[in-house]
Amino acid sequence: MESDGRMAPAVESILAAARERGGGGERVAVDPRSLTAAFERAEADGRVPVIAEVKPTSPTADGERADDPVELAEEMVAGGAAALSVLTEPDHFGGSAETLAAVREAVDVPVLRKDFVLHESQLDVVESDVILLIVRFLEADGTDDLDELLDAARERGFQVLVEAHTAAEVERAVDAGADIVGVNNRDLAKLDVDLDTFPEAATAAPEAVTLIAESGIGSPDDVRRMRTAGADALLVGSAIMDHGGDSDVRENTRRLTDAETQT
Ligand SMILES: O=C(O)c1ccccc1NCC(=O)[C@H](O)[C@H](O)COP(=O)(O)O
Repeated sequence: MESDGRMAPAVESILAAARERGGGGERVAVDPRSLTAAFERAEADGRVPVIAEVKPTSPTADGERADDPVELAEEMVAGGAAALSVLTEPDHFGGSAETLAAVREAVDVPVLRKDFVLHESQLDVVESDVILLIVRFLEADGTDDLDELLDAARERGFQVLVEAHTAAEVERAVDAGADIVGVNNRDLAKLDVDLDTFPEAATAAPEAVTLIAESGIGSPDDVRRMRTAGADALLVGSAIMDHGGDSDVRENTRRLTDAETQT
């Protein structure tokens, strides 16, 4: 939060839009591709498990990447991504449910739906292999509880990535029953990125939890730092998407997935 206790204006705007967005229609039933099996396959052939994110833009991006998201996704997989994350938030990230469905159809790796889900009905927008629930945003009045949403998502077949930012939030995620926990290096109240966040918060996770380091990972050194601190996998958007640029997304992904073999 900002010093007066409020969220950054961009985040207030994201949450206001999320509160306004309705849910889907029919209840979805997912036959998911296993995320942990995808990480194991990556490890077995020497790739760092990376979830590469199709994020056309964001409140902190230096511009937009307007290339075909399906082509970007295919290039990320060709660069060794173990799984993909696709933004479906339309107002601040340029995402859509249609894009996620098209990407999932085109690739054979698990696909995470990246959005700001506050209510059960918002689970029914589109099928994905994994869905994101953010601890911090499910503590506000007027949202469903993390525990209820976790159960509701699993009943539909989703694997659930529960996102935390502090050790206390990691404990909250684990208490709710999360088995895949992400620690976001980006403070979603202030939008600052600090790569010391993951190493500090990750200590609160039991060994059995699959731990994902998220945000601000830009170089092979960053990858190695997160892995040394216990990350089973990494979630990377901006360094691969190169917003406002036109660099090779396959190469950007490969540089990170090869970080433990090309030192
Ligand atoms: O990415 C943003 O600017 C952002 C702003 C406000 C709320 C959430 C935001 N991002 C969500 C994410 O967690 C990231 O997209 C994801 O972890 C990848 O981060 P990065 O590699 O730093 O793009």
